[in-house]
Amino acid sequence: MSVSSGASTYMLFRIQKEKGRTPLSDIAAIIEKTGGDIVGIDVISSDHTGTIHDIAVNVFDQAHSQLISESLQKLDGVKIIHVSDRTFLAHLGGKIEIASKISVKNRDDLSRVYTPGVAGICTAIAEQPSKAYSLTIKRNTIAVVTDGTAVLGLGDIGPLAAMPVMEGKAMLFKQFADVDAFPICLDMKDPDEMVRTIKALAPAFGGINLEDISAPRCFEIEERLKRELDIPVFHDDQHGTAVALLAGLLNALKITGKQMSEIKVVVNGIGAAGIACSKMLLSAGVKNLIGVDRNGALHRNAHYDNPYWTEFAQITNPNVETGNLSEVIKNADVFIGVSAPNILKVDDVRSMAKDPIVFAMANPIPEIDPELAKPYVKVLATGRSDGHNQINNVLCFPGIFRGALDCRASEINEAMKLAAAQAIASVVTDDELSETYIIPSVFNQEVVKKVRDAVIEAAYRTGVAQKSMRDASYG
Ligand SMILES: NC(=O)C1=CN([C@@H]2O[C@H](COP(=O)(O)OP(=O)(O)OC[C@H]3O[C@@H](n4cnc5c(N)ncnc54)[C@H](O)[C@@H]3O)[C@@H](O)[C@H]2O)C=CC1
Ligand SMILES: CC(=O)C(=O)O
Ligand SMILES: [Mg+2]
Repeated sequence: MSVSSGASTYMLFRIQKEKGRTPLSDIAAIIEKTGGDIVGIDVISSDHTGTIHDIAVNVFDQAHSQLISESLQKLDGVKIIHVSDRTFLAHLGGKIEIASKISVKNRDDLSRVYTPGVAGICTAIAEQPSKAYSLTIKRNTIAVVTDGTAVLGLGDIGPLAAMPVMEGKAMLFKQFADVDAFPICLDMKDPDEMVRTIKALAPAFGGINLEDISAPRCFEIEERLKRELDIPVFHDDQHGTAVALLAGLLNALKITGKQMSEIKVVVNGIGAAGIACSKMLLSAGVKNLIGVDRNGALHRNAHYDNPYWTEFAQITNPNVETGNLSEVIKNADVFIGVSAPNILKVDDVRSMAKDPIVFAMANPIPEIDPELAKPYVKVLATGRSDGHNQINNVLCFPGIFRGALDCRASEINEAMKLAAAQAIASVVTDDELSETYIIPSVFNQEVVKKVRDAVIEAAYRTGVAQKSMRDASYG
């Protein structure tokens, strides 16, 4: 399973063809001869020396694409400039844009949306800051903020390389929940500087979605921002993941007939997602939960420099089990992976209790190849979009922020997260529930609706909603 696998068999070959050498018909014939299906040929540019063409070809897989490239390279006067797949093409020029709600056609329009008209609006907000919610984009706009230090499972690849993920999150906010979100990739790592910077950016936004910030820095950054800002701050990799995970587990346990309080759960990867998922499971009633990281199981008799691990070890692993993943996974009912690719072995799965549940959620490559795990598990889920049972925070963040914005919640609290998890789980009815359908698709329109309503209800119940119920179109 490769990082780019599973997206498409459509490839675009950009080639430079020198004038008077191999004719285009021969180039097409070579592609067809390898089994490539040409679906389009475009001329990109042409001059007295030759022509640049884009040739769109349906291929079987990467190896087939490579074969076509090698065949083309052998042709006289033909040079391959680059080969792109559909995933790369979808990213050309980025994935989102800003659009105006009003068109400015004449001076009259201009003087209303810009100076001098806009000055009166600015003054109104200066006199009464809450008017920013009705007169600017603040009420519907979220900052998706990263420093690029824990991007998916790719690690610290930096803020620039993190952009495609943040644009993707922004896109999903808009598509699924009509929330306007903007990617902000900060070139800094110091938590103090990050807190200061995010606070300085906050006036333009109705909420802050922290993304892919490495642990343990992410905990301090989120805690401080929550304390110091009056808008919701939500670290997606912690809480969005935990919400989606709990939703999946609530339904998976219905299939295996086991109770939260009785199961043994092993969480592999005690970083941002792992700590939040564990805490959510503990508050949902799990008693025997063991966290495992690179050096094996975390337990209360060990010393950790990381204070979050010290706290974690105190509240988990009641039987003080020690050893590596293969040792502590024996007789576990549930494996939760939020760590690294391919670290769970088939023998580990086989050593689990009857009807094991395996949620291998590392992205883009899960802890175990689903094909290897399938014969030995009762319920299997991954974080990926190309298989069944996708447990991914995209099930949570659009709806939870939709709800928080609609009732103008000052924070996203535990009750709102629990309500979101139950709402996601409830989308799958008992009649529909099966091993391969424990969690609704992100495309199921019920998800955002149910999460929004449940989150708003919990926000009013816990006193963090700042809008009247009527204005929030709720209740
Ligand atoms: N499906 C989903 O919705 C989500 C999946 N994830 C995935 O979970 C993984 C972790 O993400 P974060 O918690 O944000 O990163 P993080 O960097 O905060 O934590 C990762 C943890 O995994 C540990 N780890 C790495 N290799 C390990 C190994 N071989 N064995 C045991 N532990 C190991 C690290 O030491 C670290 O403590 C990533 O692959 C990410 O893509 C994260 C958030 C959401
Ligand atoms: C899904 C997500 O947020 C992650 O893998 O980091
Ligand atoms: Mg993430």
